[in-house]
Amino acid sequence: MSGCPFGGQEPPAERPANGTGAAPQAAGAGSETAGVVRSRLSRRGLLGLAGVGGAGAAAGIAAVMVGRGPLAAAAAPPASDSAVPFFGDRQAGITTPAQDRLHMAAFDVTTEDRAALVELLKDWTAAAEAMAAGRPTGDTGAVDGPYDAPPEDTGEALDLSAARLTLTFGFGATLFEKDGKARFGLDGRRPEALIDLPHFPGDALEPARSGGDLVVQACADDPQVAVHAIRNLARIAFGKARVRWSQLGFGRTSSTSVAQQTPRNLFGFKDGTNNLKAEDAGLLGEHVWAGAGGRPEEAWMAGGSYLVARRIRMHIEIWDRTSLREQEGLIGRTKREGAPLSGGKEFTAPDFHLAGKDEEPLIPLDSHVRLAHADQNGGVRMLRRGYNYTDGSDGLGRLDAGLFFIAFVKDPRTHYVPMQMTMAKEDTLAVEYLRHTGSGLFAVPPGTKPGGFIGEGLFA
Ligand SMILES: C=CC1=C(C)c2cc3[nH]c(cc4nc(cc5[nH]c(cc1n2)c(C)c5CCC(=O)O)C(CCC(=O)O)=C4C)c(C)c3C=C
Ligand SMILES: [Fe+2]
Repeated sequence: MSGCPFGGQEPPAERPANGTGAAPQAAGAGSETAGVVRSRLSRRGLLGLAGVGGAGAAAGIAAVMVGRGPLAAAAAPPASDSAVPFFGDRQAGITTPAQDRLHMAAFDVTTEDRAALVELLKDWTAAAEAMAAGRPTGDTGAVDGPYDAPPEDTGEALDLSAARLTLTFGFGATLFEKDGKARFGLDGRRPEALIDLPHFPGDALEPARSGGDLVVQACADDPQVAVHAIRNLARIAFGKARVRWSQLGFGRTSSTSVAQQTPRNLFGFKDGTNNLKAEDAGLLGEHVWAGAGGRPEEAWMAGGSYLVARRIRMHIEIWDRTSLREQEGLIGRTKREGAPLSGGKEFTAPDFHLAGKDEEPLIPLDSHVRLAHADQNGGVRMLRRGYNYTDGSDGLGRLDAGLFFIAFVKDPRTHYVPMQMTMAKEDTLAVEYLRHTGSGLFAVPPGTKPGGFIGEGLFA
């Protein structure tokens, strides 16, 4: 390719083709797992090239020529750079192989104007698409705007790769109605599955860590990329929505693809072994993807999912004084390998009937995996996508640490509430070592197509 700025290689799929910032859809973009695009360009490289041959050529080239800031010298892009397409039939960040880092934020919408809410969702769509592709937000980004105005992008992701950033958006029940009053003309559009979660025994929920009209789950392999994304979405929302709560997660506690190694939670056990995986298309249809509901008013959710978020503090100091025998009995799996206590290896199916010499089942009746297993829950499964967190310490010498539990389910009434209720009552792990301090349930609409906006079907 003569004069090709990519040195004869194919340009990356997310490269702006026309200077408008509109990214062509990558091959397989409708499929989140297949859609991971290996990019050869960092944000820095993309910015340096954005002006070349496009409508913004003059400004872009001028910026390079005068050497305004470090963008002037587009460096050779890191080979590990990767981007997950934002557009697709389903939202990214559900079956996408779980990234290492999380920043999730719930927002309260502060305007009551429907048009302003739609405008926010459109602005978020544009920004999310750009950031997922490794570009800064806005037309002028962090350093190419007017010198005497605040930059459109905050800038801390300049020079960083896209880091497989995914942004997954959801709507809380309070977006539809609050204090008995319908909002935004959305009367009747609240899906029946978007329930108010019941109080579970032992819940110690803090209002400031619970609920929210909107939620954004930002996952990336680089924490700064995830934080940059939430920060810029919050900034764009100024005057229309404000952050109600947010949560950082520093390590994934699940695998969502068979290609991933099972990570460990803060109890030191492998977590995610028997999770639903992206490769289980049939099971995802059965347990994760929402249908059109019973009424035409909720058909906008077809192909979406429901996100359950629970901030679960783990009493790790007590756990750390518990014997290995006791720990394994509470989980129902071995700590070293993650194998079921009935024998075998990590992925061997547990045998809940097999008894030991004392005639007691090898996997205790009150163990976590027994109570969470589909066999004990009417065949129900979920796609877990949680993260380890630490939020400092509590002044009593204990770390405020735990698991930020995230699950995507087809219907929380059947796929979450009964299991959580059983655990809250019978799971010794939950009763003695866990404390739920935050909670949220959100309707996650299907994916967005180029030219559309997040949750468009709800406002149609
Ligand atoms: C209501 C759903 C669940 C909550 C809340 C939950 C919290 C929680 N779990 C662990 C540790 C492990 N969980 C494991 C398996 C597992 N957990 C759930 C559901 C909830 N967990 C399910 C559906 C399953 C799969 C059960 C099965 O089919 O076998 C495991 C074992 C490894 C694995 O399969 O992932 C561990 C370990 C903690 C620490 C925790 C709250 C802090
Ligand atoms: Fe669990």
